[in-house]
Amino acid sequence: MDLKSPETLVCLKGVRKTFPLPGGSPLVAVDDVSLTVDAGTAVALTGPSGSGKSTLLHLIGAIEKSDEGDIDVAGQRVTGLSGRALAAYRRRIGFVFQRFHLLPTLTALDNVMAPLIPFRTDFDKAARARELLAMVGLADRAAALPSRMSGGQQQRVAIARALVNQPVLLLADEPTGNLDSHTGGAIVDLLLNLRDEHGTTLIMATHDATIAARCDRAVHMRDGQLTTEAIS
Ligand SMILES: Nc1ncnc2c1ncn2[C@@H]1O[C@H](COP(=O)(O)OP(=O)(O)OP(=O)(O)O)[C@@H](O)[C@H]1O
Repeated sequence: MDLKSPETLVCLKGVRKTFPLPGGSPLVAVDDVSLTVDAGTAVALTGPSGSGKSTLLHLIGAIEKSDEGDIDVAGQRVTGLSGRALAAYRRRIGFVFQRFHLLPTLTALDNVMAPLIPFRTDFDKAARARELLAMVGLADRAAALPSRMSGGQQQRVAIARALVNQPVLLLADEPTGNLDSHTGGAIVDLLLNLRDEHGTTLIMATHDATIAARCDRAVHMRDGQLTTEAIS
């Protein structure tokens, strides 16, 4: 039995994010959120529309800047990063979105390779992208354009792309929101399999209670705040 105590990968303390509103007081999208996530676990972020789930993921991934509080990921203070350090941090985070966001004129293979830094020559980029496409079950679709793929296949390409820089953390924002329940279930299988096989840490916003129940933990948001955890 492994008696090692779990390692904290993500630590948020008193995080707050507001958006200016024309002519009024600012909208508080994330309000004094404190949260820790252990390495190698899958955490579901649930809550009604507008409760702040996407904003919280954007803050953790440093797509948005918080107004207050501290965010640490893999021992690095994320809040306050700028310039090259910020760009380098963003490359260490994998993001999967509800609408896939693939580049429509690029093949599946080129979409997966897109986040790789062009001047790196210390490994075979196409070989890595092919490996990832095989891992998500799309070895035979490398040359396909997104328009020729189903929604589930496009999301698999997006997951392969999110993994190409070997991220320390995978953030998924309603990754099954545009898929039927069967296809969505298979995408969640794939994401949870990454946790099981590769120790990937996953934070996933979802409206789907069945999906949340499959994660190690679910935390619930309401009006920008974390409320009692739905599942422990
Ligand atoms: N860029 C922005 N400018 C202004 N307000 C914003 C911005 N982004 C989010 N908001 C507001 O912040 C609040 C939280 O939004 P957010 O998208 O994080 O919620 P959510 O829980 O992810 O919702 P959904 O489940 O519908 O995606 C909402 O009131 C939203 O309108």
